[in-house]
Amino acid sequence: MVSTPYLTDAFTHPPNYSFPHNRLSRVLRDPQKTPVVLVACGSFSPVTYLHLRMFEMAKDYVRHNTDFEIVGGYLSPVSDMYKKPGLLSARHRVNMCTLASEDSTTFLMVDPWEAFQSYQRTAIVLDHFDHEINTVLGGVHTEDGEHRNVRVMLLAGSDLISTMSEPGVWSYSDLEHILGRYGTFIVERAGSAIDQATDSLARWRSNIYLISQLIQNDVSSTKVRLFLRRGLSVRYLLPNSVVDYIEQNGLYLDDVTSSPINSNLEKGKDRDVAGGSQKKDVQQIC
Ligand SMILES: Nc1ncnc2c1ncn2[C@@H]1O[C@H](COP(=O)(O)OP(=O)(O)OP(=O)(O)O)[C@@H](O)[C@H]1O
Ligand SMILES: O=C(O)c1ccc[n+]([C@@H]2O[C@H](COP(=O)([O-])O)[C@@H](O)[C@H]2O)c1
Repeated sequence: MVSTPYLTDAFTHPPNYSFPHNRLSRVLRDPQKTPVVLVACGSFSPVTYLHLRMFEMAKDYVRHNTDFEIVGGYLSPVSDMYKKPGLLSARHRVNMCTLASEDSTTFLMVDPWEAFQSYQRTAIVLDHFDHEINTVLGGVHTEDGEHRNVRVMLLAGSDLISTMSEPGVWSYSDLEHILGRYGTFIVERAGSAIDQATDSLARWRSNIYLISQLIQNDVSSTKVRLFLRRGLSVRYLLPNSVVDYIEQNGLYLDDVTSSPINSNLEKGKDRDVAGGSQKKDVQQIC
């Protein structure tokens, strides 16, 4: 693995923060395997079943194709400072992710570290997980008591990964850090070709794992927000507990728009939506 100039133990924590690890398995079942924690970064405005499915797809992929053993998974909602259109307050996004994770697989947790502070780049977010899991908690151990460091890896859709080839969105040193040091599982997303998404990332090929979607499902938070604004049902697109929370709090009834923190960050995303199948679908809904 490439050494890192980033890793620091001087992370800024939001007030009253403690790292959630209640569902982190501290014992490696198979000592031959490498323990891995999956981290999904994003807006989650709101979290959908597709976000949860990503972890299930990764779990199947890991079991059948790799020498990893998943010991935990995290949703890491981005800070309000990301200022992406449609981004609801961190409080609501974290609450919805928490409800969704409680409803789901036993290894999924929500880390509010990113959400309740200034915008943190993904490279720094992965360093934070590495620090909390390997330095503070001391990693995991085998049934024989042997210590093992946990490998932190980014779990993302191919649309997010394709922004890594867009000039000016990610810095080269951050890509080197994220893909060289940590690595990623990429879930195929309708409208964003998985091969194209990784073409220019070939130098990190050995750390990139591509997961095909065998059942196509292109639910997106954007479409869910549009449905809600139009008074259409979103039940069975997201967990019932999240639908109830949205209804009880009257969320997404207004068109929330805000100017982006960094036009390049948004450019990658906008281009992707405008260029992919999502735009057509969204126009049909309108
Ligand atoms: N349908 C999907 N298929 C594959 N990956 C997905 C899908 N929906 C979301 N993801 C992935 O989940 C992560 C977090 O996504 P994010 O919160 O931006 O959701 P989104 O549906 O893309 O949101 P929005 O519609 O607001 O842009 C990203 O890595 C994204 O690629
Ligand atoms: O670290 C970066 O340079 C960087 C550049 C572009 C996007 N990201 C992260 O990618 C995620 C994008 O989420 P979204 O909802 O815009 O798909 C979010 O967590 C951002 O912090 C991170």
